[in-house]
Amino acid sequence: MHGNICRWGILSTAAIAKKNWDSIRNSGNGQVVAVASRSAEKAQAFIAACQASAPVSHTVDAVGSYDDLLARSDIDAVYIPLPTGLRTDWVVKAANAGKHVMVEKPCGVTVDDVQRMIDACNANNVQFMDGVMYMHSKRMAEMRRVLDDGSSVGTIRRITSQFSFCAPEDWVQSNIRTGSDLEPAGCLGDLGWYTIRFILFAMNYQMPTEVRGRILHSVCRDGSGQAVPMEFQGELQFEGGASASFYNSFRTNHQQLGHISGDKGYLQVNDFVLPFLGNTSSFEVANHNFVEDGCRFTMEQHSRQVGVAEYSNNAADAQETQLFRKFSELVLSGTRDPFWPKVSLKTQAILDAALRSANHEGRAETVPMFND
Ligand SMILES: NC(=O)C1=CN([C@@H]2O[C@H](COP(=O)(O)OP(=O)(O)OC[C@H]3O[C@@H](n4cnc5c(N)ncnc54)[C@H](OP(=O)(O)O)[C@@H]3O)[C@@H](O)[C@H]2O)C=CC1
Ligand SMILES: O=C1CO[C@H](CO)[C@@H](O)[C@@H]1O
Repeated sequence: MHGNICRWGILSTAAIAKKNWDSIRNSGNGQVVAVASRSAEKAQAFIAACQASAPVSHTVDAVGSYDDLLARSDIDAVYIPLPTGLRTDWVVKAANAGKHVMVEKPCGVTVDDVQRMIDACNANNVQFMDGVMYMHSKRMAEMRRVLDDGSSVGTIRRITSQFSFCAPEDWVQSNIRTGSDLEPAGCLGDLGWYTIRFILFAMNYQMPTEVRGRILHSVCRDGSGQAVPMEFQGELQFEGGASASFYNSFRTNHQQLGHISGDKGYLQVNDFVLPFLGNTSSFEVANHNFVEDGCRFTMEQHSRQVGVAEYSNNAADAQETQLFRKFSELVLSGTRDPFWPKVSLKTQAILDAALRSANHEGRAETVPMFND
């Protein structure tokens, strides 16, 4: 720590790290000190591109290896957006080097990977958190309030979450997300992480009793040892009767739907991962009513929009900026928040179970309850 600034290092020149360079810049309590790449020239080019787009006044060092960055004493926290297949060892190394770790999603290939990462973080008393930006939006707190008020949605019976985009063929043939060594869970890892997390959020982090999955379409592209899911559906069952479904696809155009229905009404959000551009993040709450009056059968529409003031695109109050601000606050405060590692473990356990099920003709799988 340097005064009240958390000093960040970034491991790799991943595309997403450009956005998060800006998130850290706007967080007010963090500063990127160094960027490491497998090539120093690449790190230098990355820094130059970020400086051109979102300049910072201090010097940012280009480092020619991830190990060299972890060895530095002037870095408190590392952001690790390496491909999932490579991530575990680097998270463990980072924790053992005493760095707090912000890791990208899907956190690991399996829940054992995530447990290894968390064990290393706990052993070194450093914070672990995944990079799910929407968890840090003010809209989530507002949705929680609505879900808990007893009358807007009432008792939850069904949750649906869908996240997809339609990838062009050259992307399918080259992106890390379709390579089994780098991102073995394909669209389930890349997009399913979010849809599963949304369901967990809706259920107040209760674990399902049963998980089923099905790969609807997969691709084994050149350079990928195995096929990866390109389109996936999952189904979750909860104690008490609530159920949920999720759908992820690299073949279906942009959608980021979250729908939570209960005995009183429903909540729907159409941009739950990456809010639409603008200065308000919103969702719909509906309590429609059916009235029968003689020969007239009327379906009355009753719905309202609930919005929170929050600008998108890395603004000071954007969810991605809040993510880094929150993490830096934890680092600077010296306290650890056990919620974050736990919610990553839960998400990964459901993801693993869905994939296991899909690989066994959709049989029902169970997951650990993580009650402690
Ligand atoms: N939270 C969020 O909103 C987002 C999260 N993500 C997640 O972040 C991760 C990275 O995604 P993205 O930014 O698209 O990734 P990129 O493909 O752009 O970058 C991955 C980086 O990993 C490094 N790397 C190390 N070894 C390899 C290897 N063998 N093959 C390829 N790259 C390697 C490279 O950096 P170098 O060459 O410099 O060492 C490369 O730049 C993914 O897991 C993704 O799911 C992505 C986007 C948004
Ligand atoms: O995490 C992410 C945010 O959403 C993108 C899709 O729009 C993903 O591909 C990416 O990995």
